[in-house]
Amino acid sequence: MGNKVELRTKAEPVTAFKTVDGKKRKAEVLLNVEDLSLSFTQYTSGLRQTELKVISNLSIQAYRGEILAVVGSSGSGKSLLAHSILGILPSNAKLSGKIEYDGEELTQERKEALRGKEIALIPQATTYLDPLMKISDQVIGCVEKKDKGLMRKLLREIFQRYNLKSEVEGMLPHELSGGMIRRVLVSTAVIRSSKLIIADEPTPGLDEKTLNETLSYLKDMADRGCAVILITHDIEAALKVSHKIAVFYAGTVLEVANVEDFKNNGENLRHPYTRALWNALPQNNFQVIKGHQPMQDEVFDGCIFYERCSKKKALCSQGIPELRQVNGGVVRCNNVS
Ligand SMILES: Nc1ncnc2c1ncn2[C@@H]1O[C@H](COP(=O)(O)OP(=O)(O)OP(=O)(O)O)[C@@H](O)[C@H]1O
Ligand code: NI
Repeated sequence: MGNKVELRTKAEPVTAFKTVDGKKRKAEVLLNVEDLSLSFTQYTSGLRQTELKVISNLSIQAYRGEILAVVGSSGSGKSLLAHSILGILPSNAKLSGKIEYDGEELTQERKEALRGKEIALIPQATTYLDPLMKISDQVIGCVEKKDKGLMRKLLREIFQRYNLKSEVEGMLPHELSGGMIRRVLVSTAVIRSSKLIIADEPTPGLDEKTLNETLSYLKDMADRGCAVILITHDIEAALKVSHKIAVFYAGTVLEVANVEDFKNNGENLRHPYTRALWNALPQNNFQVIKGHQPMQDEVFDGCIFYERCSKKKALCSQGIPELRQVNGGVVRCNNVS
Protein backbone atom coordinates (compact mmCIF):
# COMPACT_ATOMS: atom_id res chain seq x y z
CA MET A 1 0.00 0.00 0.00
CA GLY A 2 1.17 3.56 -0.64
CA ASN A 3 1.11 5.85 2.37
CA LYS A 4 2.92 4.57 5.37
CA VAL A 5 0.37 4.99 8.11
CA GLU A 6 0.71 3.85 11.66
CA LEU A 7 -1.86 1.09 11.90
CA ARG A 8 -1.24 -0.45 15.29
CA THR A 9 -4.07 -0.49 17.76
CA LYS A 10 -3.33 1.36 20.94
CA ALA A 11 -1.87 -0.96 23.56
CA GLU A 12 -4.59 -3.55 23.94
CA PRO A 13 -5.41 -4.59 27.47
CA VAL A 14 -4.42 -8.22 28.08
CA THR A 15 -7.64 -8.74 29.94
CA ALA A 16 -11.14 -7.44 29.50
CA PHE A 17 -14.13 -7.83 31.72
CA LYS A 18 -17.17 -9.82 30.77
CA THR A 19 -20.30 -10.50 32.72
CA VAL A 20 -21.03 -14.13 33.51
CA ASP A 21 -24.08 -14.98 35.63
CA GLY A 22 -24.36 -11.36 36.68
CA LYS A 23 -20.79 -11.26 37.98
CA LYS A 24 -17.93 -9.45 36.36
CA ARG A 25 -15.18 -11.87 35.44
CA LYS A 26 -11.86 -11.41 33.77
CA ALA A 27 -11.68 -12.75 30.24
CA GLU A 28 -8.08 -13.41 29.35
CA VAL A 29 -6.58 -13.11 25.94
CA LEU A 30 -5.36 -16.51 24.77
CA LEU A 31 -4.43 -15.51 21.24
CA ASN A 32 -3.19 -12.10 20.28
CA VAL A 33 -2.66 -11.34 16.60
CA GLU A 34 -1.17 -7.93 15.99
CA ASP A 35 -0.39 -6.20 12.74
CA LEU A 36 -0.25 -9.45 10.79
CA SER A 37 0.61 -9.19 7.12
CA LEU A 38 0.94 -12.03 4.66
CA SER A 39 2.10 -12.08 1.08
CA PHE A 40 2.88 -14.75 -1.46
CA THR A 41 5.92 -14.58 -3.69
CA GLN A 42 4.88 -15.31 -7.22
CA TYR A 43 6.99 -15.82 -10.31
CA THR A 44 5.75 -14.32 -13.54
CA SER A 45 7.24 -14.60 -17.02
CA GLY A 46 11.00 -14.18 -17.26
CA LEU A 47 11.41 -15.27 -13.63
CA ARG A 48 10.20 -11.89 -12.44
CA GLN A 49 9.18 -12.00 -8.80
CA THR A 50 6.08 -10.28 -7.52
CA GLU A 51 4.60 -10.08 -4.06
CA LEU A 52 0.87 -10.65 -3.73
CA LYS A 53 -0.32 -9.17 -0.46
CA VAL A 54 -3.31 -11.07 0.92
CA ILE A 55 -3.42 -9.96 4.57
CA SER A 56 -2.54 -6.42 5.72
CA ASN A 57 -2.02 -5.19 9.26
CA LEU A 58 -4.60 -7.49 10.73
CA SER A 59 -5.16 -7.48 14.50
CA ILE A 60 -7.56 -9.65 16.52
CA GLN A 61 -7.71 -11.21 19.95
CA ALA A 62 -9.35 -14.45 21.02
CA TYR A 63 -10.38 -14.65 24.66
CA ARG A 64 -10.67 -17.74 26.85
CA GLY A 65 -14.30 -18.74 27.31
CA GLU A 66 -15.47 -16.82 24.27
CA ILE A 67 -16.38 -17.44 20.66
CA LEU A 68 -14.95 -14.94 18.20
CA ALA A 69 -16.70 -15.20 14.85
CA VAL A 70 -14.74 -14.17 11.78
CA VAL A 71 -17.02 -13.14 8.92
CA GLY A 72 -16.38 -11.49 5.56
CA SER A 73 -16.65 -12.19 1.88
CA SER A 74 -14.88 -14.91 0.02
CA GLY A 75 -11.18 -14.15 -0.37
CA SER A 76 -11.02 -11.73 2.58
CA GLY A 77 -8.29 -13.78 4.27
CA LYS A 78 -10.25 -15.77 6.85
CA SER A 79 -8.76 -19.19 6.12
CA LEU A 80 -5.30 -17.75 5.65
CA LEU A 81 -5.49 -16.27 9.13
CA ALA A 82 -6.30 -19.78 10.41
CA HIS A 83 -3.43 -21.27 8.42
CA SER A 84 -1.07 -18.59 9.76
CA ILE A 85 -1.97 -19.50 13.34
CA LEU A 86 -1.66 -23.23 12.65
CA GLY A 87 1.63 -22.84 10.79
CA ILE A 88 0.42 -24.57 7.62
CA LEU A 89 1.13 -21.91 4.99
CA PRO A 90 2.82 -22.87 1.73
CA SER A 91 6.56 -22.24 1.38
CA ASN A 92 6.17 -19.10 -0.80
CA ALA A 93 4.28 -17.33 2.01
CA LYS A 94 5.87 -14.42 3.83
CA LEU A 95 4.41 -13.61 7.23
CA SER A 96 5.14 -10.55 9.35
CA GLY A 97 3.68 -9.10 12.54
CA LYS A 98 3.03 -10.70 15.87
CA ILE A 99 1.14 -13.83 16.91
CA GLU A 100 1.17 -14.54 20.64
CA TYR A 101 -0.39 -17.56 22.24
CA ASP A 102 -0.81 -17.78 26.00
CA GLY A 103 1.44 -14.78 26.51
CA GLU A 104 4.35 -16.03 24.41
CA GLU A 105 5.29 -15.62 20.80
CA LEU A 106 3.84 -18.35 18.61
CA THR A 107 6.87 -19.33 16.58
CA GLN A 108 6.71 -21.87 13.75
CA GLU A 109 8.24 -24.46 16.11
CA ARG A 110 5.60 -23.80 18.73
CA LYS A 111 2.84 -23.90 16.11
CA GLU A 112 3.99 -27.35 15.06
CA ALA A 113 4.25 -28.55 18.66
CA LEU A 114 0.76 -27.30 19.60
CA ARG A 115 -1.10 -28.10 16.37
CA GLY A 116 -3.60 -30.91 16.81
CA LYS A 117 -3.11 -30.69 20.57
CA GLU A 118 -3.59 -27.36 22.37
CA ILE A 119 -4.54 -25.70 19.11
CA ALA A 120 -7.17 -27.64 17.19
CA LEU A 121 -8.67 -27.15 13.76
CA ILE A 122 -12.21 -28.18 12.95
CA PRO A 123 -12.14 -27.89 9.16
CA GLN A 124 -14.95 -27.69 6.66
CA ALA A 125 -13.76 -30.66 4.67
CA THR A 126 -14.59 -33.94 6.29
CA THR A 127 -11.66 -35.46 4.39
CA TYR A 128 -9.41 -34.12 7.15
CA LEU A 129 -9.24 -37.53 8.83
CA ASP A 130 -6.89 -40.30 7.71
CA PRO A 131 -9.08 -42.54 5.50
CA LEU A 132 -7.24 -45.71 6.50
CA MET A 133 -7.05 -45.31 10.26
CA LYS A 134 -9.61 -46.43 12.80
CA ILE A 135 -11.53 -43.53 14.37
CA SER A 136 -10.48 -44.36 17.94
CA ASP A 137 -6.77 -44.39 17.03
CA GLN A 138 -7.09 -41.03 15.30
CA VAL A 139 -8.95 -39.40 18.15
CA ILE A 140 -6.59 -40.67 20.83
CA GLY A 141 -3.46 -40.01 18.77
CA CYS A 142 -0.01 -41.10 19.90
CA VAL A 143 0.02 -41.93 23.58
CA GLU A 144 2.27 -44.14 25.65
CA LYS A 145 1.14 -47.73 25.96
CA LYS A 146 0.48 -47.44 29.68
CA ASP A 147 -1.96 -44.55 29.09
CA LYS A 148 -3.92 -46.30 26.33
CA GLY A 149 -6.52 -47.89 28.65
CA LEU A 150 -7.26 -44.62 30.39
CA MET A 151 -7.58 -42.79 27.09
CA ARG A 152 -10.01 -45.37 25.73
CA LYS A 153 -12.18 -44.92 28.81
CA LEU A 154 -12.07 -41.16 28.36
CA LEU A 155 -12.88 -41.55 24.67
CA ARG A 156 -15.96 -43.60 25.48
CA GLU A 157 -17.19 -40.91 27.89
CA ILE A 158 -16.59 -38.11 25.41
CA PHE A 159 -18.21 -40.02 22.52
CA GLN A 160 -21.23 -40.62 24.70
CA ARG A 161 -21.48 -36.90 25.43
CA TYR A 162 -21.47 -36.16 21.70
CA ASN A 163 -23.92 -38.90 20.86
CA LEU A 164 -21.46 -41.22 19.10
CA LYS A 165 -22.14 -44.92 19.65
CA SER A 166 -19.30 -47.23 20.73
CA GLU A 167 -19.29 -48.93 17.28
CA VAL A 168 -17.96 -45.68 15.82
CA GLU A 169 -14.63 -46.24 17.59
CA GLY A 170 -13.78 -49.16 15.33
CA MET A 171 -15.02 -47.58 12.09
CA LEU A 172 -13.13 -45.94 9.26
CA PRO A 173 -13.94 -42.32 8.27
CA HIS A 174 -15.88 -43.25 5.10
CA GLU A 175 -18.40 -45.13 7.23
CA LEU A 176 -19.40 -41.92 9.04
CA SER A 177 -21.76 -39.12 8.03
CA GLY A 178 -20.53 -35.52 7.83
CA GLY A 179 -22.25 -34.70 11.12
CA MET A 180 -20.62 -37.66 12.86
CA ILE A 181 -17.21 -36.63 11.56
CA ARG A 182 -17.69 -33.14 12.94
CA ARG A 183 -18.55 -34.66 16.31
CA VAL A 184 -15.45 -36.86 16.08
CA LEU A 185 -13.33 -33.77 15.44
CA VAL A 186 -14.91 -31.98 18.39
CA SER A 187 -14.23 -35.07 20.55
CA THR A 188 -10.60 -35.02 19.39
CA ALA A 189 -10.24 -31.42 20.57
CA VAL A 190 -11.82 -32.32 23.91
CA ILE A 191 -9.71 -35.43 24.56
CA ARG A 192 -6.51 -33.59 23.73
CA SER A 193 -7.49 -30.70 26.02
CA SER A 194 -7.28 -28.20 23.20
CA LYS A 195 -7.47 -24.61 24.40
CA LEU A 196 -7.77 -22.79 21.10
CA ILE A 197 -10.31 -24.17 18.64
CA ILE A 198 -10.39 -22.85 15.09
CA ALA A 199 -13.49 -23.92 13.20
CA ASP A 200 -13.24 -23.01 9.50
CA GLU A 201 -16.70 -22.99 7.91
CA PRO A 202 -18.02 -25.85 10.03
CA THR A 203 -21.66 -25.28 9.06
CA PRO A 204 -22.22 -24.81 5.31
CA GLY A 205 -25.05 -26.78 3.80
CA LEU A 206 -26.23 -28.13 7.13
CA ASP A 207 -29.90 -28.46 7.95
CA GLU A 208 -31.18 -26.33 10.83
CA LYS A 209 -30.91 -29.12 13.40
CA THR A 210 -27.35 -30.16 12.52
CA LEU A 211 -26.32 -26.52 12.30
CA ASN A 212 -27.60 -25.81 15.80
CA GLU A 213 -25.99 -29.00 17.07
CA THR A 214 -22.59 -28.02 15.62
CA LEU A 215 -22.89 -24.54 17.09
CA SER A 216 -23.80 -25.99 20.46
CA TYR A 217 -20.58 -28.05 20.47
CA LEU A 218 -18.56 -24.92 19.86
CA LYS A 219 -20.46 -23.14 22.62
CA ASP A 220 -19.76 -26.10 24.88
CA MET A 221 -16.02 -25.77 24.20
CA ALA A 222 -16.13 -22.04 25.02
CA ASP A 223 -18.08 -22.74 28.21
CA ARG A 224 -15.25 -25.07 29.21
CA GLY A 225 -12.83 -22.17 28.93
CA CYS A 226 -11.55 -22.62 25.38
CA ALA A 227 -11.08 -19.69 23.03
CA VAL A 228 -13.02 -20.52 19.87
CA ILE A 229 -12.55 -18.84 16.49
CA LEU A 230 -15.54 -19.54 14.27
CA ILE A 231 -14.89 -18.70 10.63
CA THR A 232 -18.12 -18.49 8.72
CA HIS A 233 -20.14 -16.86 5.96
CA ASP A 234 -23.25 -17.36 8.02
CA ILE A 235 -23.66 -14.21 10.14
CA GLU A 236 -26.98 -15.39 11.52
CA ALA A 237 -25.36 -18.59 12.78
CA ALA A 238 -22.46 -16.61 14.20
CA LEU A 239 -24.82 -14.33 16.08
CA LYS A 240 -26.46 -17.30 17.80
CA VAL A 241 -23.36 -18.33 19.74
CA SER A 242 -20.57 -15.79 19.40
CA HIS A 243 -19.48 -13.15 21.84
CA LYS A 244 -17.66 -10.99 19.32
CA ILE A 245 -17.74 -10.71 15.54
CA ALA A 246 -14.67 -9.69 13.54
CA VAL A 247 -15.51 -8.38 10.10
CA PHE A 248 -12.83 -9.03 7.50
CA TYR A 249 -12.54 -7.17 4.22
CA ALA A 250 -9.80 -7.52 1.61
CA GLY A 251 -7.32 -9.03 4.07
CA THR A 252 -7.86 -6.84 7.07
CA VAL A 253 -10.26 -6.21 9.94
CA LEU A 254 -12.75 -3.38 9.54
CA GLU A 255 -14.53 -3.92 12.81
CA VAL A 256 -14.72 -6.16 15.84
CA ALA A 257 -18.19 -5.73 17.32
CA ASN A 258 -19.86 -7.28 20.33
CA VAL A 259 -22.80 -9.50 19.51
CA GLU A 260 -25.16 -7.06 21.29
CA ASP A 261 -24.22 -4.38 18.75
CA PHE A 262 -26.17 -6.32 16.10
CA LYS A 263 -29.50 -5.63 17.76
CA ASN A 264 -32.34 -3.61 16.18
CA ASN A 265 -31.33 -1.79 13.02
CA GLY A 266 -27.67 -2.20 13.75
CA GLU A 267 -27.40 1.42 14.87
CA ASN A 268 -24.67 0.44 17.34
CA LEU A 269 -22.51 -1.04 14.59
CA ARG A 270 -19.56 1.17 13.83
CA HIS A 271 -18.41 0.45 10.30
CA PRO A 272 -20.56 1.11 7.18
CA TYR A 273 -19.52 -2.31 5.83
CA THR A 274 -20.70 -4.13 8.97
CA ARG A 275 -24.00 -2.26 8.68
CA ALA A 276 -24.19 -3.27 5.03
CA LEU A 277 -23.67 -6.94 5.97
CA TRP A 278 -26.40 -6.61 8.58
CA ASN A 279 -28.80 -5.00 6.10
CA ALA A 280 -28.16 -7.77 3.58
CA LEU A 281 -29.57 -10.43 5.92
CA PRO A 282 -33.03 -11.86 5.09
CA GLN A 283 -34.69 -10.27 8.13
CA ASN A 284 -33.41 -6.90 6.96
CA ASN A 285 -34.76 -7.27 3.44
CA PHE A 286 -31.55 -8.26 1.64
CA GLN A 287 -30.43 -4.69 0.99
CA VAL A 288 -27.20 -5.35 -0.84
CA ILE A 289 -24.59 -2.70 -1.61
CA LYS A 290 -23.04 -2.45 -5.05
CA GLY A 291 -19.44 -3.25 -5.93
CA HIS A 292 -16.91 -5.80 -4.70
CA GLN A 293 -13.94 -5.86 -2.39
CA PRO A 294 -10.72 -4.69 -4.06
CA MET A 295 -8.50 -7.33 -5.63
CA GLN A 296 -5.05 -7.88 -4.11
CA ASP A 297 -3.28 -6.09 -6.95
CA GLU A 298 -5.53 -3.00 -6.85
CA VAL A 299 -3.39 -0.52 -4.97
CA PHE A 300 -5.17 2.42 -3.37
CA ASP A 301 -3.81 4.83 -0.81
CA GLY A 302 -7.01 5.35 1.14
CA CYS A 303 -9.52 3.29 3.09
CA ILE A 304 -10.06 -0.11 1.45
CA PHE A 305 -13.82 0.35 1.66
CA TYR A 306 -13.67 3.79 -0.02
CA GLU A 307 -15.24 2.78 -3.35
CA ARG A 308 -18.38 1.35 -1.78
CA CYS A 309 -18.77 3.64 1.20
CA SER A 310 -21.76 5.96 1.46
CA LYS A 311 -20.14 7.99 4.21
CA LYS A 312 -16.78 8.71 2.60
CA LYS A 313 -15.09 12.08 2.92
CA ALA A 314 -12.07 13.51 1.12
CA LEU A 315 -9.88 12.43 4.03
CA CYS A 316 -10.77 8.76 3.42
CA SER A 317 -8.88 8.67 0.12
CA GLN A 318 -5.67 9.70 1.87
CA GLY A 319 -4.21 6.97 4.00
CA ILE A 320 -5.70 3.92 5.64
CA PRO A 321 -7.72 4.69 8.78
CA GLU A 322 -6.23 3.38 12.00
CA LEU A 323 -7.87 0.55 13.91
CA ARG A 324 -9.31 2.33 16.97
CA GLN A 325 -11.26 1.33 20.05
CA VAL A 326 -14.73 2.87 20.01
CA ASN A 327 -17.59 2.05 22.39
CA GLY A 328 -16.27 -1.35 23.43
CA GLY A 329 -15.39 -2.50 19.92
CA VAL A 330 -12.67 -1.72 17.42
CA VAL A 331 -13.15 -0.07 14.06
CA ARG A 332 -11.09 1.10 11.12
CA CYS A 333 -13.09 4.13 9.94
CA ASN A 334 -12.52 7.89 9.95
CA ASN A 335 -16.19 8.67 10.43
CA VAL A 336 -16.78 6.98 13.76
CA SER A 337 -16.14 8.54 17.14
N1 LIG B 1 -1.22 -20.10 -1.93
C1 LIG B 1 -1.75 -18.97 -2.36
N2 LIG B 1 -1.14 -18.20 -3.29
C2 LIG B 1 -1.66 -17.03 -3.72
N3 LIG B 1 -2.83 -16.54 -3.26
C3 LIG B 1 -3.51 -17.25 -2.35
C4 LIG B 1 -3.01 -18.50 -1.84
N4 LIG B 1 -3.90 -18.98 -0.92
C5 LIG B 1 -4.91 -18.08 -0.88
N5 LIG B 1 -4.68 -17.04 -1.72
C6 LIG B 1 -5.54 -15.85 -1.93
O1 LIG B 1 -5.66 -15.15 -0.71
C7 LIG B 1 -6.97 -14.60 -0.56
C8 LIG B 1 -7.53 -14.98 0.79
O2 LIG B 1 -7.79 -16.37 0.78
P1 LIG B 1 -8.58 -17.12 1.96
O3 LIG B 1 -8.63 -18.56 1.61
O4 LIG B 1 -7.99 -16.77 3.28
O5 LIG B 1 -10.02 -16.46 1.83
P2 LIG B 1 -11.32 -16.75 2.72
O6 LIG B 1 -11.71 -15.45 3.37
O7 LIG B 1 -11.09 -17.91 3.61
O8 LIG B 1 -12.38 -17.08 1.58
P3 LIG B 1 -13.58 -18.18 1.57
O9 LIG B 1 -14.69 -17.51 2.35
O10 LIG B 1 -13.91 -18.31 0.14
O11 LIG B 1 -13.10 -19.43 2.21
C9 LIG B 1 -7.77 -15.13 -1.74
O12 LIG B 1 -7.90 -14.11 -2.69
C10 LIG B 1 -6.96 -16.27 -2.28
O13 LIG B 1 -7.11 -16.37 -3.67
NI1 NI C 1 -11.85 -19.84 3.68
